Amino acid sequence: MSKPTTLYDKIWNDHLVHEAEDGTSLIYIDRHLVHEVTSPQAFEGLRVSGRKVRAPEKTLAVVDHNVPTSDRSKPNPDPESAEQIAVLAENAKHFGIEYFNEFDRRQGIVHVIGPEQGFTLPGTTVVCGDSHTSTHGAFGALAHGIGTSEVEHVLATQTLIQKKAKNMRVVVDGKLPDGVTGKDIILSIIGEIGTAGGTGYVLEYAGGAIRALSMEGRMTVCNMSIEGGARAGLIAPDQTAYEFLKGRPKSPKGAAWDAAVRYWESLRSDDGAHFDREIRLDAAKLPPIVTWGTSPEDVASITGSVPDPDKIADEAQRLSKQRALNYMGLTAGTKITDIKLDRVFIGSCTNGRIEDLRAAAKIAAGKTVNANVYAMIVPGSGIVKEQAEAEGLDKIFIKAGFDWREPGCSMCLAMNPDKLKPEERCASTSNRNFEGRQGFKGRTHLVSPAMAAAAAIAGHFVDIREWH
Ligand SMILES: CC(C)[C@H](C(=O)O)[C@@H](O)C(=O)O
Ligand code: SF4
Repeated sequence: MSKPTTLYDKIWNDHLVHEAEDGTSLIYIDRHLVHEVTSPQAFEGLRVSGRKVRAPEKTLAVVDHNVPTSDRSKPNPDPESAEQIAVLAENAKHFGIEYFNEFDRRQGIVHVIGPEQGFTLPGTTVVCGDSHTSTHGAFGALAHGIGTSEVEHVLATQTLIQKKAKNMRVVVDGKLPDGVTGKDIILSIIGEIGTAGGTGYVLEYAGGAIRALSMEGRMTVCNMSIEGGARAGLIAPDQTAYEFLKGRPKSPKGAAWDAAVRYWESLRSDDGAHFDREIRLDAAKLPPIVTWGTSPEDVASITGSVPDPDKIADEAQRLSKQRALNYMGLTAGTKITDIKLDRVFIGSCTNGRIEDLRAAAKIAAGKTVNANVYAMIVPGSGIVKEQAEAEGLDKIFIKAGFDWREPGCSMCLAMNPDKLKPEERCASTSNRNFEGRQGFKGRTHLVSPAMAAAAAIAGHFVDIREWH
């Protein structure tokens, strides 16, 4: 019998084109997603060297970061954004790449539309000039975020230069309590291993609590692998993944589907496969999580308080956490439930999918957004928006006083007009809480969609396990 291998090893081996003696390898890329922020120089490079896109049919472009989330029939208020959007449209046309523009009903955040279209498939290698490409690993795809020069390399050759990463398994067993979600799982993991804990590793999430997650929940977990420093995150595909993908526009059909499923069934880590590191978590013990600082590792339980950085022994660490507290305008010892909000953002490639909107709507139904809060809901894609509207979720939100917007990255990173003002405090379902991430001097607390919706209504954080 051959040596037991991990899921990562299998996908890697199936795509390896060449390996040099020092381990530098060339891997074949099956799927390339392109957005407007990291592609202009890559296309320019192709033009300068007179190259074509090697496999346009394996490339899909969409505009997401710069689009306004207000009425798009009006001119874009930001000329720089408008220019970046126009450049992508022109490049897609020139190089013969399929492109979802800002008026296309399929437009949305790149990591939402890939799976939604069945472009992302188990066992494939997926790249995008975007760090949260790890999202696609939820389907058992090896998905790497790449830089602009690599985008050019993939466009030209359909291959990527990589060194093999180490394997880490994250086992999450037990049953998640009601009100605790995939977002709380991944924030807890990052709280545990730190933002550098995954450096040099591809993480495979396993265990009963991961298996029990929907594809949306799994994507949330894999999405934030990168916040834990990892190169990618993976979950072995199973019936849940196949059901999500079946019948999607770009999924295989008929006999090709059956053959694909037979191959996908082989995509799991063998018993006895070697992992360089393994960590374990009991889902039953997890509370809803709220971040208090300026790093995703700064996690607190909803029942907890803002920690006291003065108690940290390591000086660099102490200074950095003191600075975070200062930036966030918080005092050590403040109960998390006493933190008041000015803004709420529900959306992003972490938590802007239909299940996320359903969870938020369930909390918002029949309630009213607090008078001190401006809360916005930004669906992850046009298809998510349509689905939500078909289910009447938009009406629930609008009636409660939420602002119902057009799809895009929006205030996840504030590259469009959706921004926090200095010192505004926001409960956000996104994945990054760095200084200035949602606007200059803006203060971000990362939470799950239900926690964000409840905070919008109460005006402060609340424990949704006690929501009624
Ligand atoms: C703009 C893009 C390069 C960036 C990324 O790579 O992640 C963005 O999506 C983000 O979330 O910060
Ligand atoms: S939603 Fe946020 S994290 Fe995701 S791709 Fe857009 S900017 Fe990056």
